[in-house]
Amino acid sequence: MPKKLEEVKAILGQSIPFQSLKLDLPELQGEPEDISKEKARLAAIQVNGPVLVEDTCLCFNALKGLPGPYIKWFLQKIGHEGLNNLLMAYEDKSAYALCGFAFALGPNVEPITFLGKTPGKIVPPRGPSDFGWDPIFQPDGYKITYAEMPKEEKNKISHRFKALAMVKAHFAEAGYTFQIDTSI
Ligand SMILES: O=c1nc[nH]c2c1ncn2[C@H]1C[C@H](O)[C@@H](COP(=O)(O)OP(=O)(O)OP(=O)(O)O)O1
Ligand SMILES: [Mg+2]
Repeated sequence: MPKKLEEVKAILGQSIPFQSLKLDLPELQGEPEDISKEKARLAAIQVNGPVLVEDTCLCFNALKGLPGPYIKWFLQKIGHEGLNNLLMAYEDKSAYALCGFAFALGPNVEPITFLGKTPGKIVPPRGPSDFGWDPIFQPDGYKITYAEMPKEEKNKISHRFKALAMVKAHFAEAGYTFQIDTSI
């Protein structure tokens, strides 16, 4: 997902050097935090080293958190209109965007998770549709959707921003030092 990586880069800046890898991992089911953890565990086995993985959920309160981690498939199959229709029977259109990062130091180390949550509501699509469900998510306190916001604005309040703030704080606190391998 290049759009996701773009945001991660914009938010992290130079604070944590990382390399993005394309791994083939199973689409797991369950609670968002458990999915992130398991994803990190499997990724760490594949790369045999430290990994930071990310998973994004869009959770509808009327549907007890669904589509949640399955949003990718829902979006693909039924689109923005279908997602709005899912809530037709409910007065409650509230939702939250949830971003889970999980960091595993290596294959046999328990991953730690960082969850960022931004509350909002589901609305008929407005704004550019170049990134997922951005056009139908209107964060609380705003009259515009994620898609209608300038990128810098979204990156100041987003689920991803909040999760990455925790990731950064963790790395700063743990006093990790990085060596940037310029040979790659
Ligand atoms: O800030 C966002 N604003 C709008 N849409 C977003 C955002 N972040 C992810 N998305 C979309 C991409 C995908 O349709 C779904 C869940 O993402 P997600 O399960 O992490 O899918 P993915 O294909 O990026 O990665 P992966 O295959 O590693 O699970 O929500
Ligand atoms: Mg996923």
